[in-house]
Amino acid sequence: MDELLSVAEMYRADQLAIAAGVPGPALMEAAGAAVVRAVCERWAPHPTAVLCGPGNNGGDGFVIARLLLEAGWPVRLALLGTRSALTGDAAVAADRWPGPIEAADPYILKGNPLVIDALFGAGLSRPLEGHARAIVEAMEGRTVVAVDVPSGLHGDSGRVLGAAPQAALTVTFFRRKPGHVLLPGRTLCGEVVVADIGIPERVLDGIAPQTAVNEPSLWRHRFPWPALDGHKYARGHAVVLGGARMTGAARLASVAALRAGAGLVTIACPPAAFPVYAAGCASVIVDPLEEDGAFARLLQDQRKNAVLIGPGAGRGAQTRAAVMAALDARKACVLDADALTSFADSADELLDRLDKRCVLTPHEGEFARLFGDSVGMDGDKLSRVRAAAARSGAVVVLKGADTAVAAPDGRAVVNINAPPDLATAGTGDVLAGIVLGLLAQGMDGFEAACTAVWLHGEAGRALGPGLISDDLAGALPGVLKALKAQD
Ligand SMILES: NC(=O)C1=CN([C@@H]2O[C@H](COP(=O)(O)OP(=O)(O)OC[C@H]3O[C@@H](n4cnc5c(N)ncnc54)[C@H](OP(=O)(O)O)[C@@H]3O)[C@@H](O)[C@H]2O)[C@@H](O)CC1
Ligand SMILES: Nc1ncnc2c1ncn2[C@@H]1O[C@H](COP(=O)(O)OP(=O)(O)O)[C@@H](O)[C@H]1O
Ligand SMILES: [K+]
Repeated sequence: MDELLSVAEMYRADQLAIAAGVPGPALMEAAGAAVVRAVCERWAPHPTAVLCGPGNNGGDGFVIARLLLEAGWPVRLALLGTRSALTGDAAVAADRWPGPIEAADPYILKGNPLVIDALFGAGLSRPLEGHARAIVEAMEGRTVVAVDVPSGLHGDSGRVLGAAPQAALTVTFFRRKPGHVLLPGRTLCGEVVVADIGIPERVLDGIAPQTAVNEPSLWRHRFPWPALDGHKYARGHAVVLGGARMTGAARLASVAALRAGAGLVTIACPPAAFPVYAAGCASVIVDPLEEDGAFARLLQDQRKNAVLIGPGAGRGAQTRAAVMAALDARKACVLDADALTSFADSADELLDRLDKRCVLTPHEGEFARLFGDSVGMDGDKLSRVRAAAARSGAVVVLKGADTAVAAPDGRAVVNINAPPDLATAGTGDVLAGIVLGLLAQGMDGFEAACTAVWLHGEAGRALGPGLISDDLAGALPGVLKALKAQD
C-alpha cells in the first residue's frame, strides 16, 4: 500500500525511528545520500548551487553538498540565515561541510544551472516573503532538485505558501506526503523519488495512516469478478434515473454500469423520453415512469439494489423526491450532478439522510453548493473531502485532476492516474455509472468509489488524446482484463 503521511505523521515516523535506535544524524546522512544518488543517476557532474535553509531541510543540504563535492562535482553552498543559528542534526551536518558558506542571495545561482533546493521542507510554517521568496523566485529557469518538497510547497495541502520553485526532481523520504500528489504540488514536484532512509516499516503500525494513493492493492482483493456459476441477478440490478432532456448523461452512465459488471441495468425515464432511451444501447432495459410514484414503486423490486440519480436528471423538486424515494427504499445510491445541486438550498435535508452506502460524486462547483455552508471551501482538497464525508456519513468523491475520495470513518485516497483528456463533457456521468455498477455487485461504497475512479483514469489513459465520453465505457474491458491478469 502506498500510504501518504501528513507532515505531523512524518515527524512521528522520524521520532519512532529514533526511538527504535536509528540515530537522527544517520537519518539525515541517509537522506542526503539518497538525494545525491538520485542526482548522479540523472546528471553528469556540473556546476551546482546548494541552497540551505535554517532547519533540518538545510541540514540535508549540507550533507548533499559534501557528498557531491566528494564525488567531484563543482559545488557552492549558500545558507539562508546564520551558521550559528543552526542547531541539532543540521549543525552537525554543517560542521562536516569543508567548503565556504555563502549568503543565500540570488547571485549565487549565476553560472550554476543545477540548484539543490534545501531551504524548507516539512517545517514550512508561513508564506515565503522577503529574502526567502526572492531566492525561490530566482530559481526560475534553472534545473531544480527539491529536497523533500519544493520550498514553499506545503506537504499537507499541496498548496504554495508565497512562492515555490518548479522542480525537475523531488526526493522525499520514507513515504510521499499529500502535497506530492495534490495539485498544484504534484506539478511543482516534477519527478518524485521516495527514498528509504532507514526508517523501519513497522513505525507505520504506531501511526496507522489513513491516507493513501489510490491504487489496486487497496481494493483488488474485493473486486467482484463474476463467479463461475454466477447468473445475471447475482451481479446486481442497477437503476439509473433518466431525465427528460439531457438524455445522453443517463445513457452514458447506464452503459458504464454494465461495463463495470452489473448484471442488469434499467433506465427509468419519463414516458416522453422513452423512444430516445430505447434507441440507445440494446443491453440496457428502459422502463417508462407512467404515473406519479412510479419510481418508488419500481424500487420496491428488491433485486434492484443500486440506484444512480443525477446525470441529466434536471434540478428541482422532482429530482429531490426521486432521491428521497431511493433513500427510503434503502438502496445503495450514487448521487451526482443535479441530484446534488437540487439540494443546494436545503443541504441538511439531504446530508442528514445519508449513510456509507451512498456515494456522492461532486465536482468542485457541486461540492461548493452542497458543502459550502457545512465544510466551507477554504481547506485543501483532502481536508474538505474528509470533512464532507464525516458531515454526511456518505462516501464523497471530490472530482478533478486530483480526485480525492473519503469515507466517513476518515479513510481517504488521492487518485493520480487520470489524464487531462478526461476533462470533456460526460466523463463524470461515466464515472457515476462505474460506481453504480460496482455497488450493484455488492462492493462497499468506499471501495466501489476508489475502484471506479481508478478504472475511469485507466480507461482515460488507454484512450489518450481525442477521447470523448462515449468511448470510455468501451475501454473498460481492456482495463479490466489487465487488472485481472495481475491477480
Ligand atoms: N527529523 C528528521 O530526523 C529528519 C528530517 N529530515 C529533513 O528535515 C526536514 C524538516 O526539518 P525541520 O523540521 O527542521 O523544518 P525545515 O523544513 O527545515 O524548516 C524549518 C525552519 O524553517 C523556518 N521557516 C519555516 N517557514 C519559513 C518561512 N516561510 N520563511 C522563513 N523561515 C521559515 C523555521 O523557522 P520558524 O518557523 O521556527 O521561525 C525553521 O527555522 C524535512 O523536510 C527533511 O528534509 C531528513 O533529514 C530526514 C530526517
Ligand atoms: N484535468 C483533469 N485531469 C484528470 N481528470 C479530469 C480532469 N478534469 C476533469 N477530470 C475528470 O473528468 C470527470 C469530469 O466530471 P464532471 O465534471 O462531472 O463532468 P460531466 O458533468 O461533464 O460529466 C471527473 O471524473 C474528473 O475527475
Ligand atoms: K526543500
